[in-house]
Parts: sequence; structure tokens; C-alpha cells
Amino acid sequence: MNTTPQRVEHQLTDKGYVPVYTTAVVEQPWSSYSSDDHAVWAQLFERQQKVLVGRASDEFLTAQRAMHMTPDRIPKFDDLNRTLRAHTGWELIGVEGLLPELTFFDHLANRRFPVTWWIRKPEQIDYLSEPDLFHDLFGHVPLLMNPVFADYMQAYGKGGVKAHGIDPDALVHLTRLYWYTVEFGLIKQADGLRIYGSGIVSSKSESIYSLESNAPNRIGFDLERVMRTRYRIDTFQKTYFVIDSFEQLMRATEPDFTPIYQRLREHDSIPAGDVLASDAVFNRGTGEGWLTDGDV
Ligand SMILES: C[C@H](O)[C@H](O)[C@H]1CNc2nc(N)[nH]c(=O)c2N1
Ligand SMILES: N[C@@H](Cc1ccccc1)C(=O)O
Ligand SMILES: [Fe+2]
Repeated sequence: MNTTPQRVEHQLTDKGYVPVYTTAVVEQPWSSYSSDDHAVWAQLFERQQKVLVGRASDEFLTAQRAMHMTPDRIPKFDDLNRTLRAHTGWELIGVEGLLPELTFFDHLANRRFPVTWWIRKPEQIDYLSEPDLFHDLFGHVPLLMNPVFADYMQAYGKGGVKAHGIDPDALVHLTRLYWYTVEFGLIKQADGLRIYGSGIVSSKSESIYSLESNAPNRIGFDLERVMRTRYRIDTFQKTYFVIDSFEQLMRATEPDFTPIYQRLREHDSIPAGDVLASDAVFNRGTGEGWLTDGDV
């Protein structure tokens, strides 16, 4: 199997500077997964299933059940695609890893979600510096079964293509929105705060920390506030933003962002851990354990 990826450049993302691959869509090399690969999937899957009870949002858990992933072996993209296409018209495509931003946006805009085909090694169970199959499949894919969230992801992709054509500042602001919603979002449910962000959902320690630690801020979602807020790529977040519903997220992001990007030029960015007088605060973080520098 030819798995020598073509590493072209490095891009600052979730986990620091990581290689960006130009490689086009790849077939999932399912029969080449080793028994170690399947065991890593099983271990992570079973561990997260327990952690997510009472922590993941009802929307996530419902979508996850409808997706029918199982711990016994790494799912086949083809099988998941039959279910996804029938429900929301989304499709998974296999990729080597992070894509250049415009390529990534173009896929989302066309309801294609890129999934890294390889899975982390047993010694990387708790941490690795780039997205792998577990993060992408377990973390991102279930909510593509939710009709509202599915539309949000496509709208985001279209917005990304548009922001890419404006300037790098617009992209910085839009990327923060992805970070604080798709990757690290919390949602308010009748019985309390729950997780929907895939970066949290795919991490045992952050699943617990994001909801139960007193250290981070938990603040009500406000579009421009989020777009101004810097973030952490190397540690747990200092601040999580809480939406009321996916409908709220859709409505808040429907307007044309062009004038918003213009307005945001006049404002400074907000350090990741700051709380503003105008914030709707669920929890004012104690800041315990925060590193003083390193916000992106
Ligand atoms: C939009 C997001 O912030 C980030 O820049 C993009 C870049 N390329 C990517 N490529 C893949 N395959 N997966 C991703 O999540 C991303 N994220
Ligand atoms: N409304 C945004 C597009 C978008 C939708 C949803 C999420 C993110 C961006 C724009 O005009 O740019
Ligand atoms: Fe992700």
C-alpha cells in the first residue's frame, strides 16, 4: 500500500504546527488495518461511550445511535456513507490528514466531510498532535446525521470559501467560530450543560474538564464575541461558549458576515481567558492551571 503522504507545508491548527497534505481523496485501506488499529478503536470507543453518558448532548447521542458505529472494528466509510447519504446527504471522504483551508471549505460546502484514514498508535491513546480517524469519525461524524447541524456545517464551508476570498483577517475570525462551536462547543440542555464539540467528545480528559472543572470560563454564545476570542491549541480551553440550541447557532450565523468582518477590524482580539462585563457567564473560571502565554 502506498501510504507515503506528500507533506507540503505546515499550518497552525488545533494542535500546533502540523503538516498539511495535498493528497487528494484516498480510498479507505480498510483491509490493511492491523489488529492493533482495531484494538485502539475499540478501546477509545468503549472508554468514550462511558464518559459521554450524561455529558454529551442528547443531539450527539441520538445522532450517534442512528450512525450505528460499533466498537468491535473500525467502521467502513462505505457503510457509514449509505446511512449518511440517506439521512442528510453528507458523504465521508478519506484523506491523509489536514487539508489546505480552501480545499477543506470546498468539501464542506459540498457536504463532503474529510476523514483521516489512519488511527493513532496505542502509545498515543490520550494525546496526539493532529486529527486521526478516531477524532474525525467518533467526534465529528455523528452530528452530520442531525439535520440542523448538517446544514450548519455546509453553511460554514460556504462561508469559508467566501472568507478565503476576502482576506486572512476574515479567515482568522471565521476559524475561531469553528473552534468554539464545531470543535469545543457546549450546549445548554434542560438538565444542564452538555458537550457537542468534537474536540471534547473525542477526549476523555477534556470531556470531564470542560463540564466539571472550575478552572475554565463557560460563557453564553455571542457571534462577534466568539470571533474575537483567541484560543489554546496545546492545552484545555480557558473558555467554552455555550449555545442554547443548534437552531440558535444557525440563526446567529445566517447573516452575511462581510460587514461583521469589517467591523471586527476595529476591535482588538480578546485573550482566551478573559471575561467581559457584557458576557452571559455560566461559570467564571478560577484560572487554575492556566499557562500565562500561548494563546493563538
Ligand atoms: C477550518 C479549520 O479551522 C481548519 O483550518 C481546517 C483546515 N484543514 C482541515 N483538514 C481536515 N482534513 N480536517 C480539518 O478539520 C481541517 N481543519
Ligand atoms: N453567514 C456567513 C456564512 C456562515 C454560515 C454559517 C457558519 C459560518 C459562516 C457568511 O456570510 O459568511
Ligand atoms: Fe476536528
